[in-house]
Amino acid sequence: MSKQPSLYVFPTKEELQKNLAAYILRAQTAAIKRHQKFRVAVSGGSLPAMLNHPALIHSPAAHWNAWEIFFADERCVPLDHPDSNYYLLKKEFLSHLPHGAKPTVVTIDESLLGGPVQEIADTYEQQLVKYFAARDTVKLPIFDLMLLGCGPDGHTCSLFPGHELLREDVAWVAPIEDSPKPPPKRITLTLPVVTHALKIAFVATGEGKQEVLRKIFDEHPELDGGEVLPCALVNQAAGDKVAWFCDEAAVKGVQYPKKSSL
Ligand SMILES: O=C(O)[C@H](O)[C@@H](O)[C@H](O)[C@H](O)COP(=O)(O)O
Repeated sequence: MSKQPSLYVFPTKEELQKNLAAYILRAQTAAIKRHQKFRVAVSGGSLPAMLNHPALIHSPAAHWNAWEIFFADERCVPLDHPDSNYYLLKKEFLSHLPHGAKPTVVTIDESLLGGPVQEIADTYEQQLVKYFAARDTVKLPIFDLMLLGCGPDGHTCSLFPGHELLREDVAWVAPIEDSPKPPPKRITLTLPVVTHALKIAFVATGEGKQEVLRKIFDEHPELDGGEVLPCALVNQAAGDKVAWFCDEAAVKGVQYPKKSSL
């Protein structure tokens, strides 16, 4: 059992946010101790708003200047466009940080928008190489933490069920031009990069996630030839490095053992 992901369930959004903050700060402190940096990848969707809580933003334990923030996926739109994950993170989280907090934030290169999405992905990958290590010295970058969402279809980052990108095992960052969730043009970290992280946290709330969480935790489509969901692939590959932060509505009907505290 110890190799299984943890499924945390909290009665209120407030409790979820406080526990998520504690989990992030724990990962941060361990990372800074290890290499004086905290390298974290963040998704879009409802996740950035979940980070906006005083338990994180005003924590004396937060060392913002050691944070290096990357995007788990990003939409190919200008950085001030409402569809941009950077714009969302800035609006919901970065703009609320205390005065003087200066995390490093690694965005896509806006000057490449309008050109091939492959080039935007390759250039973002070069940024990772700059921060993590040269590609010929490491097979994969090791993020300290991934902060991810889960779509109602089981997608995470811009890795969608049944999509050929799920088989990508060379690139660190890949382009996608036919995302079923708009906008269609995006870049995404690939599955091996996601599962290689030291810690992976999913945040999934609301009854719209009930059905997909039942599939991820209680069904095993890989065993009966059914469609394997990207979030389930992360659970499977990363095991106890994975923690899910959910509310009661999202896990209604899920049989998998739940935990109520970190
Ligand atoms: O840019 C994106 O579209 C996201 O990174 C995507 O992977 C998101 O995290 C999920 O769709 C969950 O979104 P919600 O949390 O809003 O349901």
